[in-house]
Amino acid sequence: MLQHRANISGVILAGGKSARMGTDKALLKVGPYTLIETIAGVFRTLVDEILVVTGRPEKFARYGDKAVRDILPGHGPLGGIHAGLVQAVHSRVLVAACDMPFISAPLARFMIELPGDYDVVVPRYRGYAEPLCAIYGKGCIEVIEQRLTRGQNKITGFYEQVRVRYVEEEEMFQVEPHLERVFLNLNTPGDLKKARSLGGWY
Ligand SMILES: Nc1nc2c(ncn2[C@@H]2O[C@H](COP(=O)(O)OP(=O)(O)OP(=O)(O)O)[C@@H](O)[C@H]2O)c(=O)[nH]1
Repeated sequence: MLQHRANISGVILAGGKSARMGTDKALLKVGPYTLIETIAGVFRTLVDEILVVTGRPEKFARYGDKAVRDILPGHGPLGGIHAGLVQAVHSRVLVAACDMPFISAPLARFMIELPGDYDVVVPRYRGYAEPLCAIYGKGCIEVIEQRLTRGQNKITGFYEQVRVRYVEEEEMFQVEPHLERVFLNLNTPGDLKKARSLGGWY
């Protein structure tokens, strides 16, 4: 069945060091697929184009339509979001970290289809923004660039300068009952063990 895909690009961030995990997180398996395969599989149903933003494009090219490098390297995930936004075909990008095994297609679709004109659409769960599972518009590029060049790498740091739509828990629960694991990201071997014990992935 052909699924509706919006005019939006997908950006998978895979340029981290995985130092705490001790091995490349994107290629770890939780369930039958590696993390990057899982995220790319979900993105395929939602977006027109998938960019993997990584320091090693040759290793990751096959997981997306394109693998691209950070334009301003050494700034962490915000540098990856910036590179994805600049190099995406579409004016909006759906961003996910490569270490989120339970990313939710229904929630992402809900965010994509929200009416209104925003620069950022970001879930807020248990009082905190989830900036690595969010939508960013090209209108953010300039302000991100300014911050990165000043060494201000905190992702949510630029939110007060743009139009942000927070997606609240009560809205999210309507489309995704398993919020407690949707935003789980894996940093350590202990996190990996926990995720594997949860099971129930797609
Ligand atoms: N493109 C890009 N992605 C990054 C960069 N740093 C982190 N990421 C990605 O952002 C997400 C969150 O990264 P973290 O877990 O905070 O950092 P990490 O470097 O992967 O892991 P640690 O080395 O253990 O801190 C992951 O998907 C990373 O691959 C970067 O400099 N560039």
